[in-house]
Amino acid sequence: MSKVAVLGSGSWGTALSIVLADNGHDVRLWGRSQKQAEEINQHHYNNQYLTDVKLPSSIVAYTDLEASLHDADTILLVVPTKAMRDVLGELRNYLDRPLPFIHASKGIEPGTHFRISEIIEEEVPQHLRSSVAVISGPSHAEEVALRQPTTITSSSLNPEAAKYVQDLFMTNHFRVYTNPDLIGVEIGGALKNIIAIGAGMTNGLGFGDNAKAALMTRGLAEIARLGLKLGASPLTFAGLSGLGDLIVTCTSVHSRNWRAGNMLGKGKSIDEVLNEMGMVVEGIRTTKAAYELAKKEKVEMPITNVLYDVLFHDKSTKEAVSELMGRVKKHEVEDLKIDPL
Ligand SMILES: NC(=O)c1ccc[n+]([C@@H]2O[C@H](COP(=O)([O-])OP(=O)(O)OC[C@H]3O[C@@H](n4cnc5c(N)ncnc54)[C@H](O)[C@@H]3O)[C@@H](O)[C@H]2O)c1
Ligand SMILES: O=P(O)(O)OC[C@H](O)CO
Repeated sequence: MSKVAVLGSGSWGTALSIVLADNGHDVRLWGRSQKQAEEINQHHYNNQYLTDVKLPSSIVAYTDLEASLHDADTILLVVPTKAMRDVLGELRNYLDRPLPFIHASKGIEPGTHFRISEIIEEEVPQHLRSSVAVISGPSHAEEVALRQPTTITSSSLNPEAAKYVQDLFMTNHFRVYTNPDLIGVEIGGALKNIIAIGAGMTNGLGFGDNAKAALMTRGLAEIARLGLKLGASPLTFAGLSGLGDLIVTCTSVHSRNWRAGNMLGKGKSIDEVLNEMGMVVEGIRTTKAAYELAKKEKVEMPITNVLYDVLFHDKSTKEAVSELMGRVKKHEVEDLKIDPL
């Protein structure tokens, strides 16, 4: 059994801690809130993020990062992408041995356009990390915490590390596949959040299922286009961390990205949306990163481009729709530009 330091005690860090604890692992769940840590340690609840879910007593909460890492043999990072560098910058001061790093966050960093595994590699010296892996797929914390059937993918450049992650998490309600395509898994998980904001927006504007299906399908096409340019395998985008996660995020009431888009479609401002949400909406920063990256790589991403203008340049949501619908005529399959394997 492992001793896992889970860094990030929001919805997803807490839900994954339940999976790990169910599998017999000792969990040190680190977060910044003293009040939350006391609630977890004394009453075994994290009600701010997972209402009414009793946590196993083998989950121990910490607010001291060094203490949470003390005798850990595995690190699971689940903070929002924007917090990743700060947390890694602090934690490397407390490590004196190489540990496997796993992350479960979904984002791309604006400016650098780094995937999270690349941020880990930049921030943590090689002698302090034995491997870097990601776990990603259609998985809302609210359902995982209730132990509802969930499937997910683990990926690493090191096949043994991907298998380690599979064994670490696999339970009879949490099924883990492996996939060696680290780029595709991270890109699919990050970019589906952009499309989910768009799907929510169509709902807020009063459109129905046709618009949602259109956005999901054409969204997947542009995610795959960028992914292929970056070196991903096209098959990954048909898998759990691609299509699977796109479906769940564009259709679930649990999705923060979908809900944010829905509010924008109803006419709320981005500030109002963020105030109301109180949880991370990764798709917003990722839209900026993907917009920049697509420009740099010369990849056509029309949905990402109009959403970037809505989120960062006050384009109205209605204007965004007419811009997308009024694009020049295209051939569907040629437009996908997926080269044969
Ligand atoms: N919620 C889900 O169902 C789900 C599923 C899969 C992946 N994810 C991904 O997991 C990541 C975390 O999402 P979440 O749902 O847990 O978010 P959340 O909003 O529920 O919680 C975020 C947590 O991060 C903490 N945090 C913020 N800034 C921090 C910092 N600088 N240092 C330390 N902690 C900080 C917050 O205090 C909070 O505890 C995101 O990348 C998200 O896309 C979420
Ligand atoms: O609630 P969201 O929109 O951040 O999505 C959560 C997960 O990524 C779904 O797999």
